[in-house]
Amino acid sequence: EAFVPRTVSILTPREKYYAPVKNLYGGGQQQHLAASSSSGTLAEIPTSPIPGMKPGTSGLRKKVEIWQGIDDEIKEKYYVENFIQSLLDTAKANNKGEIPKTLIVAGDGRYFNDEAIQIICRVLAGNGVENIWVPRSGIMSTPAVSAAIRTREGGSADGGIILTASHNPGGPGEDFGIKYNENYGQPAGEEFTDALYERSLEISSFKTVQGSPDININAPAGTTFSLSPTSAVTIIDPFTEYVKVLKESFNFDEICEFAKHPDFSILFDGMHGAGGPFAQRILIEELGFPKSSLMRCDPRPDFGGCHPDPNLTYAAELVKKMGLKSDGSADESAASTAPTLGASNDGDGDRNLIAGAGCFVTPSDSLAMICDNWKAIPHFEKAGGLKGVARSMPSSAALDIVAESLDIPLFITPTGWKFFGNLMGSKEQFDKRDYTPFLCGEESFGTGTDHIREKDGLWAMLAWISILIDANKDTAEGQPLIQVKDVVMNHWVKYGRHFYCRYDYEAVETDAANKMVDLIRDNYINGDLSALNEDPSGIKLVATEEFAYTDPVDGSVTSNQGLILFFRYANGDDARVIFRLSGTGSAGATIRMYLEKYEKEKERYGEAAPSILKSLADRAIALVQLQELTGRESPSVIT
Ligand SMILES: O=P(O)(O)OC[C@H]1O[C@H](O)[C@H](O)[C@@H](O)[C@@H]1O
Ligand SMILES: [Mg+2]
Repeated sequence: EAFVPRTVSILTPREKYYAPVKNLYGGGQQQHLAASSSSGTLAEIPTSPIPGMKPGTSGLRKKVEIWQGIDDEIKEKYYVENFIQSLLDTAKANNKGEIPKTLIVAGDGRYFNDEAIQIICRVLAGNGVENIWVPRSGIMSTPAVSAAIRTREGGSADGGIILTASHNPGGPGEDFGIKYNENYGQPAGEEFTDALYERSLEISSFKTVQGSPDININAPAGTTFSLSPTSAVTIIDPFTEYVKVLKESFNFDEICEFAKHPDFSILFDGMHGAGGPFAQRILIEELGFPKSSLMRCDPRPDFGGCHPDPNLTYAAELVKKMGLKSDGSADESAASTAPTLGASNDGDGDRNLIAGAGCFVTPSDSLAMICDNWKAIPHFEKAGGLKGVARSMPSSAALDIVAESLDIPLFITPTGWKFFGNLMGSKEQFDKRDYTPFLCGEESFGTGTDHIREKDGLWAMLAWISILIDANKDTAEGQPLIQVKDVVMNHWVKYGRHFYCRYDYEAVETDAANKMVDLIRDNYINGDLSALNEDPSGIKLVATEEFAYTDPVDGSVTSNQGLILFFRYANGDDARVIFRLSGTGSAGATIRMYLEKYEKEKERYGEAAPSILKSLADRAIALVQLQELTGRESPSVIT
């Protein structure tokens, strides 16, 4: 069995509130296939509200010491308990006063994962959640949780509590996070997270069980632990449902065959996150790729010290192995020996970076190319084609051109996967919004479909394998394979190229970032552009917009979703720059600047995006006084 049990992390001082906490299951070896009878006693423990528990784009992320209750400033001993109690109260209020009956609790394996699982299970049991499903080892990728919520035992889970700070680093001094997915496998919407936040400012007690032993998360799937007379934890196999949905989405037999092609090879970088074991299971065990196709696929609490975010900067190792330089351009000599296809995941396995030998595919291009090649993907093909596509607003318009030529509806949403979920349908409202099969993605390295309600890193890799299989269906034996770079170039020739890149300024002082946003609003969004001086660059600011979104399904309005500056070059070329503050950081502010320029001249397609966009970046940086206000001379990341 490929399963490797992990050691349970050391308990923090909190353990004294749960005395006696003792692992009765001794070292994770014993099997308890029947419910244990050693349940604890229900308790209600007084607490007080803790400020600042407002979830961001994707859950609540804080320094792990805050969650542990050992931070120098915020020493709240019940941080996890308060958050989970607020979450449960909100879920209960949304569910006609009924506490959820079945919940999954799983994490990406980062530092504090295992201890948080123990605490959360007790609070769930204390609140009367009957069935708590915990994956063996405690680790599950976000897409796998989504699949399990939707389909395990006929989709009977009411939701999932996912312990992740996604692509943020883990370990002492780094981030921990918790997010909630609702019963159709989708991240809870703003209405839910706002209500949770309100609740967190009111609560005066939480419910838990005391005196029950820790559950053994390394026990075999099927093992049950009773935490209270009415609540039990069942250890589940993390892979079952996810493998099933991917098998339904792709042609595994065909991929198995292609995997044997002597000129075809892949490389998957798990960045020591939760995606690794899933890559092992699917790429190696199910599809037969050699073990050498994996790197960094063993989950580690600190992600091996890396920043588990798949982009050109943080996935440097993979980028190099794929024959690429850090600006995404080809390093020709390295490219000649690179694998055919490379991909990298983030900490919780929902993001993806796609590269061919010597060819970085920007996420926005990848999305457009998957869309254009929908026939290669059985999930779309079986249903007779796509019924809807969507991208987040800061993603490039590469998708728009394809959607137009295929004549399918396109939606442009704010940043955040939850906005896509709404368009794909929930269990209750499915008939109101059938845009499925649906394809969507974001510039932030997210791609996915309605097979689940999260973005899916491995799905993107399988999609690209399928595209390559299709592209090579007429390649004769002994002929060189059509490569990723050929698919990409053909696409640009057909549709034009959207040069695209993003600058990130991480951990900027919040005040400075807000000042910059105010300046953009005052001077450009609401200002008089005709009063602007001519710039020697010849790149003229011609229009602006602050993005707001009205959900076409439920009518909800989301405002302040990015400041868009439209530019025109002297030769008439159009370009766009967007400024937006990240919603996923945990300290200070991260300024994101998204640059995009459409190019129809084939001669330029070979150039690297950052160099094509450099003068546009300089112009925008000067206009918004980024350097003056933040003191930053260069970005932390260019991708
Ligand atoms: O707010 P940002 O840091 O730009 O986050 C951007 C991304 O964060 C998470 O990954 C969400 O799941 C994505 O849907 C979102 O696009
Ligand atoms: Mg993620």
